[in-house]
Amino acid sequence: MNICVVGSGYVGLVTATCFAEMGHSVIGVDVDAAKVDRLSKGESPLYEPGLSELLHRNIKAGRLSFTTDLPLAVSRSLFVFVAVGTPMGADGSADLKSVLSVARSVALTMSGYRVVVIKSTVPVGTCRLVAEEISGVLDGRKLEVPVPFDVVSNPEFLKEGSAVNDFMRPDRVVVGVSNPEVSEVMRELYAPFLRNGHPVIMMDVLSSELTKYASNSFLAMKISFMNKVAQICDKVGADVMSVRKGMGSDPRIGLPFLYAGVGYGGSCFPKDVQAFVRTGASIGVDMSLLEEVEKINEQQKNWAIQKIVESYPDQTALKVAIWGGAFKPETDDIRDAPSISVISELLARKVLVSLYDPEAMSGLRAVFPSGVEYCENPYDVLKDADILLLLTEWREFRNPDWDQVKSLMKGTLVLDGRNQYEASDLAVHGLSCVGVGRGCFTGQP
Ligand SMILES: NC(=O)c1ccc[n+]([C@@H]2O[C@H](COP(=O)([O-])OP(=O)(O)OC[C@H]3O[C@@H](n4cnc5c(N)ncnc54)[C@H](O)[C@@H]3O)[C@@H](O)[C@H]2O)c1
Ligand SMILES: O=c1ccn([C@@H]2O[C@H](COP(=O)(O)OP(=O)(O)O[C@H]3O[C@H](CO)[C@@H](O)[C@H](O)[C@H]3O)[C@@H](O)[C@H]2O)c(=O)[nH]1
Repeated sequence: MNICVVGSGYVGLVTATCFAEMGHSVIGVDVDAAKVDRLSKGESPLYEPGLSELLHRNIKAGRLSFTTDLPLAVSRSLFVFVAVGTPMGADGSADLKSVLSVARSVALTMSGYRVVVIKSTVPVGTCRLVAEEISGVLDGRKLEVPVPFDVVSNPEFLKEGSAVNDFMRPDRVVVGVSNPEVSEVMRELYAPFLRNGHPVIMMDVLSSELTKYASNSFLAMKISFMNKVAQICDKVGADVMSVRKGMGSDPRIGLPFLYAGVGYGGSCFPKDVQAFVRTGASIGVDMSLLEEVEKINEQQKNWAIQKIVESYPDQTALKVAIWGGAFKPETDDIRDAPSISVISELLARKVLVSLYDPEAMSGLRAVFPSGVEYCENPYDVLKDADILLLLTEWREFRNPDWDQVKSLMKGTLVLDGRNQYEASDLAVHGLSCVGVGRGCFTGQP
């Protein structure tokens, strides 16, 4: 089938590449000419495991190309996937400017039937707005023969860092559609990705749009819940990792997404929780549950600063070495990463900061062009550091040479913001490790 995907970011690029990999003829569209230029040469502008190889292979095979020319792409495609950004607007709601602008551009150029598939994360009711926008523009064109179209909701559930795998082997595909014929075509389109037996879940458009926000908000709620449990653990001397195992082994609860840490970040949870709160508020539904989820997350981002201040009330000439700045491992993405608030606060307190991340350093350099010493490997950051702070659990930080760590550092404190280490293991090397909610007893049992 002929497909164009508008927006070539984390979602659009993975979508375009994976559809091409399944043999479809795909055109990726973006307004960013420099990005399109790089993509056309087979260079991925973002780090996502496995993506570069697929990108290369499909461009070479002639199934995948990139352009800034939306009309050209639309003229050659039956499916128009929309995967542009829906960032947080000033009031916390999703900013739909890009989605609606793409809808208008598509309507201005389409000359035959098109299926417009909204893959961007959009609030409930957006597909209806998109359909109205397209109809309005088509009416304005005063065409002799009306051009029919369908608007489909197809939210994306991929995770950064495993995006290709998630797209190629999804645990479900959600499609919101009102036309039964389109429902069948969408089923066909996704069938090759679901040989694993996982379902295409067909539903009405509003429910599909809502499914995305409900899913992300629920996952964010699990994390904030666990971070709150971790705060209690710290006060009473319990270990949140044991509590996680104990409670998560109940299949009704489940083990995933119960890791306490320095708070959730990324381009999705923070903005989607807020947008869902706005949706509720706009229709008179009390969303204080999710407001609390967000509040706990903000508190949690302050965990490292609290621990630093507890150990070093006077931070004059203090040096903190940071491992990891991306919002999670296996990505170069730093959007809303907890590292940003931690580093900002450290710099405001005139603390010396050194940092190493395998993929996110150029993004962090753009945010903190000065004040942070960027190092090329995990050990260089440690020279004369008082504290080692782990913010992102990249695999290369799992089993460091602790004797080397100890010999390079001035101090002995390791703040483990992702609960990767056992305090008893580090104690053998003369280091004292403090994790999140790991029984750092400070109150009455
Ligand atoms: N990143 C994720 O893990 C993820 C997962 C699921 C869903 N989503 C949702 O998918 C959408 C895209 O997210 P992303 O992370 O890929 O964003 P992104 O910022 O990485 O990419 C968006 C791309 O769209 C391009 N763009 C903007 N306006 C355009 C226009 N008018 N025409 C053509 N291109 C345009 C931008 O230049 C950019 O390259 C968002 O709604 C997001 O919430 C993201
Ligand atoms: O137990 C956990 C799990 C995750 N996190 C943090 O939560 C954030 C988000 O992680 P993750 O969900 O793995 O990454 P995303 O790429 O943001 O993916 C989420 O957001 C996407 C965009 O909407 C959805 O498509 C995915 O299904 C959803 O998992 C990161 O900062 C993680 O460190 C925790 O603190 N504890």
